[in-house]
Amino acid sequence: MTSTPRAVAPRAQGATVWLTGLPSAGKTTIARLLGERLKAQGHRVEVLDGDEIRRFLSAGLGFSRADRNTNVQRIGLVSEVLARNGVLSVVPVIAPYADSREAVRRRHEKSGTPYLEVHVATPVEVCSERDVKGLYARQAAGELAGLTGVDDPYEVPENPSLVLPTQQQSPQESADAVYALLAERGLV
Ligand SMILES: Nc1ncnc2c1ncn2[C@@H]1O[C@H](COP(=O)(O)OS(=O)(=O)O)[C@@H](OP(=O)(O)O)[C@H]1O
Ligand SMILES: Nc1ncnc2c1ncn2[C@@H]1O[C@H](COP(=O)(O)OP(=O)(O)O)[C@@H](O)[C@H]1O
Repeated sequence: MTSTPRAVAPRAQGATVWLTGLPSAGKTTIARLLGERLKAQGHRVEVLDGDEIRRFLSAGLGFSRADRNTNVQRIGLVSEVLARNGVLSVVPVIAPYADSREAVRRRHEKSGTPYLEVHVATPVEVCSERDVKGLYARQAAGELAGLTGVDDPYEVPENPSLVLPTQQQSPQESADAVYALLAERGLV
């Protein structure tokens, strides 16, 4: 006797939302606000916090070009797997190199998984004023070298899905703009 396959609920559509930008640009703040809103609506959401990933998945990696690339590819893999399985995965990670970001985009394209690149485009002068973690001050004092946007490269995204000038917005306005993009793409 053959059994009838059990009906299962259709899986929600996932996506990766990658928030790229300089330290203190606002990536983490926007990711958290967006994540809270999406969760409150019942979506399956993960915020892949860069600092936490560097403590575990990317433990031991530094900030050389090669290490940043390894870090970004690992996060890209995890995010694509989550997104392919119906999770809205929000990724507040600097990802300073265009070729690294492109590799992540291609990984998503290969599996037909939506991928949105959001440039949190806060000018370096504003970021160094905010200096949430004191990195800009440490760089200026000669205690840290290779800070993204100061003495290490940040390759500005050429064709992002969205640009956020956070120096002209409240955190909530920035998060709402990302939400609006998801809505426009039919992902929420
Ligand atoms: N040299 C240097 N350059 C940039 N950032 C530095 C550096 N040293 C430490 N940090 C802190 O590490 C966080 C960046 O980690 P990411 O994983 O987002 O960076 S990367 O994509 O691998 O380049 C970054 O977090 P955010 O400030 O939230 O961006 C910094 O707090
Ligand atoms: N429109 C905005 N979007 C995000 N953060 C903002 C905005 N305006 C001001 N901020 C402030 O800038 C800081 C950004 O810090 P954070 O989110 O940790 O940056 P990053 O994760 O990019 O290093 C926070 O103190 C936040 O309140």
